[in-house]
Amino acid sequence: MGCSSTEILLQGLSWRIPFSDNKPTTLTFTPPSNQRSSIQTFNTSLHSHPTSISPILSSSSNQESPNFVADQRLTLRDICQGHVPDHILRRVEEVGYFTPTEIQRQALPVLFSGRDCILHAQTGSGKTLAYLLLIYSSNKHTKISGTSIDCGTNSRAGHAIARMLAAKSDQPLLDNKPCTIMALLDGGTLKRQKSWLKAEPPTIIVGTLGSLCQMLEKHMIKLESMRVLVVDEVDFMFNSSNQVSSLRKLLISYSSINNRQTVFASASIPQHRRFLYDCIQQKWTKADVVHIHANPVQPMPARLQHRFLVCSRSERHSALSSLLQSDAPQSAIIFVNEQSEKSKKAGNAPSTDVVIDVLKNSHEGSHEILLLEEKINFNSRAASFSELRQGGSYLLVATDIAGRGVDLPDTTHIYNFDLPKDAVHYLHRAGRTGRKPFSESKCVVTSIITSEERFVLQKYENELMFVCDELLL
Ligand SMILES: Nc1ncnc2c1ncn2[C@@H]1O[C@H](COP(=O)(O)OP(=O)(O)OP(=O)(O)O)[C@@H](O)[C@H]1O
Repeated sequence: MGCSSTEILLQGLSWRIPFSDNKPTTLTFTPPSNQRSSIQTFNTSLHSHPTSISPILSSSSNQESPNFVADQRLTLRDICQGHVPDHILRRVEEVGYFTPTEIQRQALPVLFSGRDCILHAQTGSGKTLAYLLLIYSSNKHTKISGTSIDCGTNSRAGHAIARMLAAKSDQPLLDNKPCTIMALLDGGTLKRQKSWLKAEPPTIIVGTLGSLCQMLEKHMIKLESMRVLVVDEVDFMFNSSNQVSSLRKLLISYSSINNRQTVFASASIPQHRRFLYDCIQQKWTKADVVHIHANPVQPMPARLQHRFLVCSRSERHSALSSLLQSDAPQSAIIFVNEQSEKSKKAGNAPSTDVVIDVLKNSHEGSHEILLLEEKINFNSRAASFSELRQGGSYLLVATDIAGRGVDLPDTTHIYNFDLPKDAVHYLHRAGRTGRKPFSESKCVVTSIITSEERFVLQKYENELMFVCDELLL
């Protein structure tokens, strides 16, 4: 029953981390010269203050501390060699990942060192691949490949990339062990999962917090068997009142296990110093947890162009149609807000359905028009995503929950049919585009707003440090 060893997934700088247990902590990293002016310095003590580990300009020497050096010229293979099995590295290259992204360059040496980590970096910056490489790295050290469980509220991107890496390499393999990935869903078929767990413990379990807790309660997975626990989109989980107590309970129980590693990932961690402090105080992580904050001064990818169009509420559908006609996007995601309880009670159709109908009746392009549903079966969702990835152009209508974490790198345009409710939601919506890490091409985020909403959007601009230009049709 359960697995003998596990990892959990719930997501060119030179590092020097003088961070020894129970001592004041400074993390030093040397950014590329074009970023130096914006870097700040912090020295903090783990036990007396909320702790932040942040970049300082020059490297300091501290012989007692481990050094994590990630040279900017290193390839992913260079960084992972000796940690990640060769067949996974070959697969990584076959998929087309050669150069590490910023967060991967910074995080991988720290992750491979066994330290708990908070991966804090822009949407689409490659956090998923970073933690998956960690998970695959420990496979070789354990008899059973280890199990990783993604307790993120959204595990789609992690699941897709994990599956891609687990696929058989084209090259002949000597050291290729089969990697199996199990998707755990809320309300999934426990019986089937139980027999699977018994017959062949998976390498990685990707699941929601609810499903993981259920498996643990029923003793179908043992906490001790989880080598790595990754909590992706951690800020969303801590913001959800019905998830937070289960997550706390899980983290506290997990912290008592030896030989385990906890990783949190998110593009947005409001009050991250407070969060870091809580991680240590509440024992959600080990005391020497490392907060890796890539690009702290630019929470959104620079190549996004932000625009807004002002119209009355009744004109929004025609405004959207005109925008789609003039932009002629290759592929786009249109975000609408969740239907309110009041609107449901009044018997109104959800806005998603209304937008879909309008598009189907008025849009003249050759796009496939699809509704991204929240509760769709995990495997059908994975299948439809891989179809979308394989080409063709699409207009996807989504709510915040349904669209969270979606990784469709060909998305060139985002439309906020409704203004998101806060800056964090704006960030996560905008981050569904611009997801080709080394591409220079511009991607566009357009918000359709009423004149009264202009000041709200301005607030998001200030908070997220971007500029939005008015568009006149
Ligand atoms: N080193 C790399 N080289 C090329 N592409 C990469 C690399 N790492 C990741 N990618 C691609 O970049 C895209 C975004 O990666 P990923 O989903 O890991 O980002 P993320 O930081 O987890 O984003 P989010 O916060 O939005 O979930 C994916 O399509 C992934 O395949």
